[in-house]
Amino acid sequence: MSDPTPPVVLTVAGTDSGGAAGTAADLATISHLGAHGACVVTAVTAQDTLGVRAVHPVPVEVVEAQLDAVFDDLPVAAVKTGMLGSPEVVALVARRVAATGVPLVVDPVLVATSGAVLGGAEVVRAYREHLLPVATVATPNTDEARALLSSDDQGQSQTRSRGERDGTGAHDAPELARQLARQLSARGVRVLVTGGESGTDWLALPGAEPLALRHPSVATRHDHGTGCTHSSALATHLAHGRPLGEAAALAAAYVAGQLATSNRWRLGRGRGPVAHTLPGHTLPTHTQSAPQAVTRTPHASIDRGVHA
Ligand SMILES: Nc1ncnc2c1ncn2[C@@H]1O[C@H](COP(=O)(O)OP(=O)(O)O)[C@@H](O)[C@H]1O
Ligand SMILES: Cc1ncc(COP(=O)(O)O)c(N)n1
Repeated sequence: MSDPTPPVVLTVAGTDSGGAAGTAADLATISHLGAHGACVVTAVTAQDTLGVRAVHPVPVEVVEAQLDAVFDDLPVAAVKTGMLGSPEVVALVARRVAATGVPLVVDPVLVATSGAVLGGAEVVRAYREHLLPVATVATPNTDEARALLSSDDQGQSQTRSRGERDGTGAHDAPELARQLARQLSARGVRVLVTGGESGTDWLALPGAEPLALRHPSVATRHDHGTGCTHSSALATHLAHGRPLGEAAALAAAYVAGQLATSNRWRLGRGRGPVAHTLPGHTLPTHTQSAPQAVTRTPHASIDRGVHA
């Protein structure tokens, strides 16, 4: 009989008291996708569906003690990072995770869906210097990608809440994400620039053209925590041994399917949480905007096969 022990996925992230983003999203996703979630907390946030009220950073020594506790005892198969909050924590996590050699998914959390800044200019610099170079893949949205590319380190001030993003209109969003993916990969970053409701993410590896990863788009206000959910799903599929391209396609399909489920919820006065553990939906086309229940089989496509 095969070993029933699940792989261990470690999330290094902040908490969300509303249970939508951060460690809440990560642990629910990891467990739903068949792994055991370990959890290193970097910050406590007072947060709801409307916004972030307060942030309490965890001291770097306590973050390190949590990393020690996990790595000393558990056979971690993949790591994902979310909100890290300070340059010291970014550098620490880069050093410790790189030493293990396990797959590392970096979600460079700089701004919340609500628009709150969760990482300043020094955090952006630390990502560039320490964490991006050792990431198996980084998963910025377009705002975060712009901040990471910005030479004046004012990138985080360019970020806007989801409703205000880009100003390019929905039709330009995939092209913007493609260009950002290409620019980051030209700097040596293995990157998946997520396109939000545009329905297209771009996977770009250094030396190769970006690849479009298309999935159904769901028109919803229940999208708080999509980035956390997506990067946790990606890390979990990597922990199960799937190649990067396949893991990315499965992660995107999972998020779209779960968004179609939570789209029917009415939780909170702002942007509600993604459904993490309830059965999700498969959406039959790549362009539809309303949820239709069908099956739980993932459904997303990559323009060309990626076996990275
Ligand atoms: N409305 C949506 N419909 C379908 N997929 C979505 C939607 N919003 C986000 N996603 C997907 O969720 C994942 C996380 O992306 P994104 O929302 O851009 O991250 P973030 O929360 O960091 O802004 C990506 O695969 C993205 O394409
Ligand atoms: C603790 C924590 N981590 C990450 C996010 C980003 O998630 P979102 O972009 O959906 O607001 C957040 N709001 N809070």
